[in-house]
Amino acid sequence: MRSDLMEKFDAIIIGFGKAGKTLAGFLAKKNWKVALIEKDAAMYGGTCINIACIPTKTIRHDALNGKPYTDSIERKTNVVEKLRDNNFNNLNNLDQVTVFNGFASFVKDHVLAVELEDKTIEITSDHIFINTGSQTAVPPIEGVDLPGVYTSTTLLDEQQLPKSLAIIGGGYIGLEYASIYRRFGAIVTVIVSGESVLLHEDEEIREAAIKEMQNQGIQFVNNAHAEKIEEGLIVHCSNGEKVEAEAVLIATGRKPNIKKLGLENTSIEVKDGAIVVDEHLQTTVPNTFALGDVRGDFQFTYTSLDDFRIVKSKLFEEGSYTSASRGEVPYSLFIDPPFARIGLTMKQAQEKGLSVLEGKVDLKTHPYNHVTDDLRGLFKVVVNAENKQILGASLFGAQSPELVNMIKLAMDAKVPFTHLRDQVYTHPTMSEVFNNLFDVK
Ligand SMILES: Cc1cc2nc3c(=O)[nH]c(=O)nc-3n(C[C@H](O)[C@H](O)[C@H](O)COP(=O)(O)OP(=O)(O)OC[C@H]3O[C@@H](n4cnc5c(N)ncnc54)[C@H](O)[C@@H]3O)c2cc1C
Ligand SMILES: NC(=O)c1ccc[n+]([C@@H]2O[C@H](COP(=O)([O-])OP(=O)(O)OC[C@H]3O[C@@H](n4cnc5c(N)ncnc54)[C@H](O)[C@@H]3O)[C@@H](O)[C@H]2O)c1
Repeated sequence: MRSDLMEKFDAIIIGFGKAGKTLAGFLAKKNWKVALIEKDAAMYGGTCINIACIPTKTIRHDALNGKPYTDSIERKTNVVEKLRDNNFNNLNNLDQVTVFNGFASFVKDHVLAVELEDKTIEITSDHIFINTGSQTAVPPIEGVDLPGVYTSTTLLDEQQLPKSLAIIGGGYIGLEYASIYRRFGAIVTVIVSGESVLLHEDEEIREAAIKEMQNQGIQFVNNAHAEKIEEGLIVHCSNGEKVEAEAVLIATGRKPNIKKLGLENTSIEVKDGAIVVDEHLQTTVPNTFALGDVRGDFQFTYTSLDDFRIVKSKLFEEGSYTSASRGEVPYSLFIDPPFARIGLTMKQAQEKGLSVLEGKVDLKTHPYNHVTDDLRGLFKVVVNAENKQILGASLFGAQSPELVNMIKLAMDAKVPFTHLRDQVYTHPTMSEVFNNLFDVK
């Protein structure tokens, strides 16, 4: 049943994602009347805190510290519930913000229908922000609906550790879950469609990371596209290999959430399944923006947060900060030890015809790694020999997801590599590795 009520808001935000919730709080401070629509009360706070970064890194922490799986899942649930409540209350307690628990879809440009529990309402605004995130892109293969076949979301709800796990896909989710579930004690096999995992990474680091994962007992089946899952469970691959396991994880990428969003009722353009935006993240409808995973670019919480900054700049600072201003985007892969990367590898820099120098440290030579009794890892950096700018870093080892942020800062600020090389660092720490790492040859 549709009511005639058509309330007008200063801003409507669809989805409780990182960008959306941050924007809602910000606009409320500016005294905008804001509607935030979230389809699932169990997703208040968005993907990151409920089903992604936070729960996975919580159980990773526990796995590395020897906590049993079932205890870890319980702790993860507590952490998530606490953060979800905090996120909800932070916005719901603001007079200017109305949180609707309902599914939003466009009726036409600037008008949305919201399916609430008991009725459907229509609301309107001159400013609409689409922050609906993404979901697992489940491949159209036979057997994906069988019991025991999971996505990254559903596996996190499983109370018992599967004895064996076949993972389809060797990207971020595939490798992180492989590392975590192996540490908990499962037998893990990763089915990789290409000739290897980490194909875009520095070759030496790739080899070191794969060797380390294999030492931990993770098995890789390369050049294998999963084609069918047979009851049992047996995954049949394109190269004839069969992988048998108690559970199967689908980790084959994530696609933007645009289904049933009613975009066909608007002038919002979609390309390759994602919403088209300009450098201010404005869609093809003026004052309607798309932020986060739904725009089909990076799929990280911190890039979604940065999307908020781009939109804020457009609304309040004449758009001086755009997607082009962002600089290099670092990324981290939470295997064990973790891997982090920013900018170019040596090979990529050479292919660009740059005059480059490389720095390299095997972490078994670094004092802090002896303190922590973890000698694993290899750090590499590439610098421009002519202007001394840092071109990139590939860091496989402890604390690399933290250290890469310092390199991002230096790259954006155009700090010459010699500065990081000659900096006074506290001791004994991981960051002091930069004294040697930037001693390039
Ligand atoms: C397992 C996993 C681990 C990850 N780990 C990391 C990590 O360590 N670090 C990192 O940076 N990134 C990580 N990511 C990626 C990161 O979680 C996402 O990039 C980020 O959460 C996307 O946020 P967003 O702002 O696009 O929207 P989301 O947080 O996805 O929010 C979108 C919200 O919109 C709601 N919604 C959708 N459609 C509608 C509708 N029509 N009406 C109303 N509501 C709707 C959804 O329910 C959802 O709550 C991980 C992802 C996964 C799956
Ligand atoms: N640490 C982090 O920041 C982090 C962690 C987890 C997820 N994420 C985000 O989530 C997104 C999704 O992660 P993901 O791992 O699902 O995607 P991904 O794109 O990283 O990897 C998916 C892999 O699955 C392979 N694949 C697809 N179909 C296959 C098949 N039938 N058989 C075998 N392999 C197949 C693809 O070739 C690809 O290598 C990432 O893009 C990332 O941005 C980030």
